[in-house]
Amino acid sequence: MTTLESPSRQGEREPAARCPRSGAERSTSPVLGVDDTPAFRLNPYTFISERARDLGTDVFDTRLLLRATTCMTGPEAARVFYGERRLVRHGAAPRRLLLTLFGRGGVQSLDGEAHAVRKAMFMSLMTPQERERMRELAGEAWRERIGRWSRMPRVNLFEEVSELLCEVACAWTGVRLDRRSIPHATARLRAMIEAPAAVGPRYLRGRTARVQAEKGIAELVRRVRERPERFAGTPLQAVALHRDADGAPLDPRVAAVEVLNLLRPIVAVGRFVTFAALALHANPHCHERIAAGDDAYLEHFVQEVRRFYPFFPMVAAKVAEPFEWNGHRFPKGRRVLLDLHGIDHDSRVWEEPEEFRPERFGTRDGGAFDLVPQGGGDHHRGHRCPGEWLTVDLMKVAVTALTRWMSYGVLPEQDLSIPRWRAPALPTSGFVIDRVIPA
Ligand code: HEM
Repeated sequence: MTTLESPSRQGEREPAARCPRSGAERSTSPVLGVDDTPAFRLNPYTFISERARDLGTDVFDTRLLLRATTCMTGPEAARVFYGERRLVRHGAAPRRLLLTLFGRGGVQSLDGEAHAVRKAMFMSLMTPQERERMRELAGEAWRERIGRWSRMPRVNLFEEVSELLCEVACAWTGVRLDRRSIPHATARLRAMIEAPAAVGPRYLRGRTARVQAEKGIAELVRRVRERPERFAGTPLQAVALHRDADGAPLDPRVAAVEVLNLLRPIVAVGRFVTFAALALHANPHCHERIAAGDDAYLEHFVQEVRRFYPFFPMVAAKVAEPFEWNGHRFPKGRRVLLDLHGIDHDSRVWEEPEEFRPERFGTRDGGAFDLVPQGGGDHHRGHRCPGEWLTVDLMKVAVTALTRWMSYGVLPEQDLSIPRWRAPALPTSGFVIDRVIPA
């Protein structure tokens, strides 16, 4: 596989002022009898960090969704979470996550050799050539949409960019969809993204969307296997022809789960793009600097958007072998949650973490255990997101488009607040713009 350049230049440099809170000083499992799900649902992004701060520790036990759960925060916790073979993923994710966001049998739930072989397939798609192809497709899609938006009185950026990215995702993977099917496909992928933390109709929409999408893509996988030459060189073909650690091809339904593991998160990048637009609006000096052609600052801006805004609150694993860390016992079978959002806002790592300040990336890199909006550790060996490079690339194209390829107004009467009880979060109005003029 072609070597990958790190998207965030993740040097292994030690961050300044790291002082883990000691878990040995106080009891950190005082409330195992109480189910904390209501408190957690109210504030999924800060539940762990706030409770940890109150208890004066980086690790504590609680009960979530009726299951004993150990919560961890801080970069040292990330090192343990990603560094230890004693934590596994099989059986860790709640069922509702498997039925909506992840799908069953996908790379997220694999461990050891089975995971390494499947993950290598994803990593083989993240070459400089594939990244370049993605950037070109995204650039063309943005230019075409900007022309279309200039003829519209108002544009809901989140809605439009989600469709734009769905189009790009299909073109990149080799899933051929005619343009009229894009809104429907986007709605399905969004339903999967928005369902896991939802209750009622939103949750059910996500489940139905997954069942239907897996069925359709499994059929497509069978067609690729009959005529692979028609899909030569595409990620779709790579998944369809992939052989697992046991040498067998994937069950078509599992292959569909993995194709969706490419399509769905590319559409999810639309949330980061919307947050980037919000950040440009809130920080006009950033807009000016990037518009003037400062490409180094563009990179810093994108990294700060990934660090600052709420997306994935946490990731889950399960204890395979009992161990102790920070004076805390991790019994076999225990579900463990790592506080991604809390680590990206940890004041021991990030100076004034609640300030949006792209400049911080001018003097430091995001470490493999400090900047973790898409997981931490090693991309190849662990579960860290293989799409991190593509995410940064797609965001850079989007911010370039928003600052250099178009001008627009931001509708004053709209609700740009970000409800924190909703994961994944989004500005309420979706960011509505008007008076779009191609540059
Ligand atoms: C919207 C931006 C994205 C965010 C916030 C995001 C976040 C994450 C997170 C938090 C994980 C889990 C890390 C862990 O379990 O430790 C993950 C894994 C994964 N992501 Fe992303 N991701 C994004 C974009 C992408 C893209 C663009 C792709 C592919 C095109 C992708 C494909 C995957 C896959 C396949 C995994 C599972 C990896 C494994 O289990 O080994 N993601 N992502």
